[in-house]
Amino acid sequence: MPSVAQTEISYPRTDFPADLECHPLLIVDYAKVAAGDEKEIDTLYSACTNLGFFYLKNFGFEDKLEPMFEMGKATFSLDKEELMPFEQGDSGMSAGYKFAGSTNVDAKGNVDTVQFINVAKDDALAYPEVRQRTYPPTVNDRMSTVTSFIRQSDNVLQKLMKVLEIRIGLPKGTLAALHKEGDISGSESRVILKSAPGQKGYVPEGVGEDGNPAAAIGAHTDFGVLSMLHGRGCGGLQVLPPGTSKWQYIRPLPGHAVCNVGDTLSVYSGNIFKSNIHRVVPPPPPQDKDERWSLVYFIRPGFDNPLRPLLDKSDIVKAHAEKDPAMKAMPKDQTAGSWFKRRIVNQRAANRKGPETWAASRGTEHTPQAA
Ligand SMILES: O=C(O)CCC(=O)C(=O)O
Ligand SMILES: [Fe+2]
Repeated sequence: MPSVAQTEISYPRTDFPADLECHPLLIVDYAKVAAGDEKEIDTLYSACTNLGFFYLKNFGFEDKLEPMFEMGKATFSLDKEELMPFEQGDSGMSAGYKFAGSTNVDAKGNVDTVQFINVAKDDALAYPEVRQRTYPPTVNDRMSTVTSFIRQSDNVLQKLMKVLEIRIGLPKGTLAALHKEGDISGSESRVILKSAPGQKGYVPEGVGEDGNPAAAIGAHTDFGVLSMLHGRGCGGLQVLPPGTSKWQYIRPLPGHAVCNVGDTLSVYSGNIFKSNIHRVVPPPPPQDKDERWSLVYFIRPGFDNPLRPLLDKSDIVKAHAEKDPAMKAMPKDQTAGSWFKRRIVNQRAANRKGPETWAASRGTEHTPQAA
């Protein structure tokens, strides 16, 4: 599959600096995984059990990305009064519009500098029936574009779940059963814009705890099972490799998505699969003058499913979870929904009481919080 879709970029931008040190990622060829190539599945397994991040190529819907960015552009062009009725709010919902500055990015109380438009999978697939919420007209007018992106992204990530579950001894279909179509879940598409300096919507970063500019999206682990991220060539995504203290850039590669393991896959697997911490910082020069777009699909379990290591389904998971202090400390009564809501509520700047609110928003990067 040629990687044309991402190289034919028509909006003005500069290139990510060729000489900037970046963290290398393994490259997984989706077409080979889908064809059952065990060597390729070994590469995927290795990526998910180490850094938890990898590039994915040949995923087969490269043509669905630009129409999603176009939907984002139309949405972010609306006036604030038109967008705010569709805002996420402060009670733990992710679906909807998120204005720049609505979430905290650190314990100090700095706020993010990006806008999101998130569309829940359950809403898109049921449209015009409303499962979680309604969306701006710019989304409704393009719901077939959104639905097609969600379906194809979901299929790809479901396939990766399928080949990964076998490797950890889970019976076939265990993870799919936690992601049933029609269940209300946190699965969603997201278009992200960090406006360029001087543009409408631009918000400058605050001063971080170390005196450097604060992050545009604060350090976090993702909430769900797997995330699939597409850029338009602009850098700024960084990972903190386990056991190190130096943030490292991920190089944008045309035609390649960046995928990563999230908290719920880490927990279900007894922490065999790693949900690694990452953040977005202002793009490195010369891209600091550009607008930065990204597009993500998150696959997340149905809200009502319990969230704990799947001990009774696999001896491999059981043996691993029993050796892992964070997994042993997992509260027994939490669900995928309670985990998700707790993290979102405590990230919202309006809910901040102090550094303890930031601490309460954390995922598997520290000993997990109670639900
Ligand atoms: O925009 C990016 O590069 C990353 C976004 C991200 O980490 C997220 O939305 O969870
Ligand atoms: Fe993320």
